[in-house]
Order: sequence, then C-alpha cells, then structure tokens
Amino acid sequence: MEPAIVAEHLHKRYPDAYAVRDVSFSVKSGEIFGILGPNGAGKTTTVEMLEGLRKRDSGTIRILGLDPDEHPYELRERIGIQFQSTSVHEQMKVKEALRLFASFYRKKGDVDRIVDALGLKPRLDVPFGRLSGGWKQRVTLALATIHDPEIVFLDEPSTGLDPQARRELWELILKLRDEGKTIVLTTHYMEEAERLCDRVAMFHRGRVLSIDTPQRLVATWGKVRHLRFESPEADEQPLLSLPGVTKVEREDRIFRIYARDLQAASLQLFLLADREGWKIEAFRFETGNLDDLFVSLVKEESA
Ligand SMILES: Nc1ncnc2c1ncn2[C@@H]1O[C@H](COP(=O)(O)OP(=O)(O)OP(=O)(O)O)[C@@H](O)[C@H]1O
Repeated sequence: MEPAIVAEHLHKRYPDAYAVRDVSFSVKSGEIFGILGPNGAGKTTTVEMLEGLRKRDSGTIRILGLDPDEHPYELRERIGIQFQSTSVHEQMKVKEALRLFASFYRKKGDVDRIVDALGLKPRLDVPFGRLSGGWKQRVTLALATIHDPEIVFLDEPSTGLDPQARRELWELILKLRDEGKTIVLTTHYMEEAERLCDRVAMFHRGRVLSIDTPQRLVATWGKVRHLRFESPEADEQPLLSLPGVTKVEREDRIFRIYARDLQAASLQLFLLADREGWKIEAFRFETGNLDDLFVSLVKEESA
C-alpha cells in the first residue's frame, strides 16, 4: 500500500537559522506516527509544511499522493488538523462549534456520529470557554475529525491535562487509529509516544536523529541498563571504585549504577554494603526509556 505521507529532503530556512535540514520520512497508512523533540527542534515547521500551511524551501512532499502546495483544496477535505483550543470562541456552545466546523467542508460533516464517537452529549450546550482542559481537547479533536478525514494531525494533544483526562484522550486517539485513520502526533511527552505511537521520529536541531518503533528504540537502549537502589547511607566514591562500574548517579537517596557487567556489579554492591553497614532498599535492574534514549541521541549528535 502506498504510504499516507512521504517527505523527502525537506529544507526550511528562516532569516537567522535553519529550522529544518534534510528531513526525510514516510508515514504508513493507518499508523500513529510520532514526531518528538525538544523546543525549537523543527517539529511545528515540518508538520506545517506537510499540512500545506508553510512553504518549504526545497524537498518533496506527498500527502495521499498529492503535493500539499499544489492541491490545498482537495487535501483540506481529506486531512484534519487539531487546532489549539484558543482558536475556538469562548462563548460558542459545543454544538454550535461542531455545526460551524461541519459547514466548512464539501463533504457534509456528520455531527451526530462525532458526538457519539467522542462522547460529547453531556457537554453540547456548554460554552467552550467553560469546559475543563480535558473536554476542550476532546472537542478540538471532534472539530479536527468532523469531516471524517483520512489523516489527522495532532499537536501536543495532552498538554496541560491531568493523568485521568490524558488517559481518556489517549483511548480516543487509539479509537481513531482503529477506524483506519493515519495519525501524525507531535509531542514533548515520551510516555505519550510510548503509549500511542507505532513509530516515532526523533527531531533535534532541525534534523531527524532516528526513526523506529518506541519498543525497538528502547530495546536498542537496553545495552545501557543500570542498577537502581535507595540507601540513606551509601556514598558515591566507594561505589565508583567497584570493579567494572563506569558511572554512578545520585539524586538524594536514589542511586543509579552503570556497569559493563551488571550482575557482577550487583554482587560487588551488596558485599560493599555489608562491609560498610549500608541499608539497601528498592534494589532493581532498570532498562532505559525513551527519555534516556533521547538524551543519549542528543549527546551523540553534539559530540
Ligand atoms: N516564523 C519564524 N521565523 C523565524 N524563525 C522561526 C519561525 N518559526 C520557527 N522559527 C525557528 O525555527 C526553529 C524551529 O522551530 P519550530 O517551531 O519548528 O520548532 P518546534 O520543534 O515545533 O518547537 P516547539 O516545541 O517549541 O513548538 C526554532 O529555532 C524557531 O525559533
């Protein structure tokens, strides 16, 4: 099957700096593709070029086989963009916003379907400005998908939500994927990427550092596993002198030990603790997560 999105050698320069430098990736039809990276990494610029909202300097883009700069009107009907909640008028009731957005498209938006799918019935008569953050995100998701688009772009969908509202929103995003939609999701949150994305592209300083499944990225990172334990008495210096230990990190009473052979290091740790009379609590082997991976990729690039 043809990919939903193909981007090849994208470049975008602003007067004082490159925002996007030689970015290439493709998004398979029906997957949730994550775009991750710190502030200023070039995520928004890249996504807006895909959406046809920003002109690229060079490179090629195909969205559902079409160049967004040449076919903006056709693509507008086939893609959905989740706008920030600030773009909906505070006084407008939820049902009014839904009807208004449904009227923007040639293909008549099905308000009842979206109300059901996103469980909006209890809030239809509430002015947008009076909704909680979680409900606002739910409504902007409804507005982005009211015309049943094939591709949906979500920008930081769960920013500012409490854990419960975030989980509920994630379920709705997974439901969209189950309906067969392709989703491009920009996020700062590694946990969100790990939970939702089939694949992620890690952006840094306008470039793509790596593209893979979150699981494979974490598995690759598995080689830098570490030991973690808590101790009120332990001290970094003797830990660092243990054979094979390469690094010790300490945050208050939490210690992380990096070593070439973790099993040997753990044996040495307990022998040392016994000699020194340290209490060792909550001992475990830890694998890295996407956060660790990201920090390491950035370090590698800067080196
Ligand atoms: N309109 C603009 N004019 C000049 N520079 C810009 C413009 N938009 C973005 N930039 C610069 O381009 C770089 C990439 O910005 P971009 O907004 O794409 O990053 P981002 O990864 O989306 O960051 P954030 O997570 O903060 O939104 C940054 O250095 C930014 O300052």
